[in-house]
Amino acid sequence: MPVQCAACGKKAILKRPKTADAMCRECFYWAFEEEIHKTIIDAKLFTPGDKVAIGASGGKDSTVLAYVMKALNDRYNYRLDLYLLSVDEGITGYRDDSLETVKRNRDQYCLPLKIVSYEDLYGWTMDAIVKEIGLKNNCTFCGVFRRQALDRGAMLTECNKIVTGHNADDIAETVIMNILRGDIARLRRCTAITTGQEGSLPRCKPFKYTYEKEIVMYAYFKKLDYFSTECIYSPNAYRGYARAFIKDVEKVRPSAIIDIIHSGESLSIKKDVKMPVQGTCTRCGYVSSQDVCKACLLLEGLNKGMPKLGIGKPHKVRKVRDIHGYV
Ligand SMILES: Nc1ncnc2c1ncn2[C@@H]1O[C@H](COP(=O)(O)OP(=O)(O)OP(=O)(O)O)[C@@H](O)[C@H]1O
Repeated sequence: MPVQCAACGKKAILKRPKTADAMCRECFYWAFEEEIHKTIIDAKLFTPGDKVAIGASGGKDSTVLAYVMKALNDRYNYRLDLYLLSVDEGITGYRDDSLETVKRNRDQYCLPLKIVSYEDLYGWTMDAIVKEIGLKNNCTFCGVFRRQALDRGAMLTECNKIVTGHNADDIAETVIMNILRGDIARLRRCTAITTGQEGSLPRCKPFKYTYEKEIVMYAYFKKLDYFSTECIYSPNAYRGYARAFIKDVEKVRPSAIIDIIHSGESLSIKKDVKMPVQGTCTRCGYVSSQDVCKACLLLEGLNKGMPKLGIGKPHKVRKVRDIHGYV
């Protein structure tokens, strides 16, 4: 006797990783999309007329995000103006290929695409940065620059919100990483479904409760066109440990991912813990808790031939800059 779909009783062809329910393909699509719709509605992520930039890397998460955002926008008449926004970090043999995927997605989903590059914004490609700094700290440059690049690209297209494909697994990993680092400020922020302070655009994560395994399953069954190669410069060992830990725990407790997110959401910070105060960078005007933002510091280091200048904790960076007399 074939296994029956838990929703409609027809023949099941898959087991949902999140609930362990046996399902047919159509009921899985419906359940997956409806959970994302519920997340969007419960968190009031959008208002009609919003111009929303979808951070599109060509990878599985953002490709599924673009597809589902468009489908839900049509189905529920959110009345959103959707754009694809890609950041070209200048990584030969990786981003150039994935951008080709995003260009195909632009045509497949009939969504306008804007591409901004590190080279235009900062005068440096990641290829050139890696030549200077090597593989060890290059993810710091890439992450800090991408954050601003997405904001700047969204502002260029007059978008008022950004959505990214960060999923439940990503968020659970970030909670664990911030606990291990004792980074209280980030720990408080990292489970928020919308982030972004004054001076930067609101950034939302509609996949906050969506399991990575289900995103892969959805992309596979829908035959979506996405790029699946890992970044050639990304050893990212620390996140790798958090990921491996969560995967291990998940084997004995399948709800571990959601449980970690809920734990992160419920944490409260003691009143006497000092938190960074947000201001603006005195050089570029971008939001920053220091007088000069991290992107400007990293750029200063690169341009002065001291690429390690902006790496590390703010007080150590300040000390090095004082010694060298940088303003
Ligand atoms: N180059 C980029 N241009 C635009 N958006 C990006 C880019 N890189 C990352 N993002 C956004 O940030 C999210 C998380 O990025 P991350 O690097 O963690 O990749 P990921 O989890 O592999 O996601 P994806 O499968 O979409 O590449 C992506 O889903 C996407 O929305």
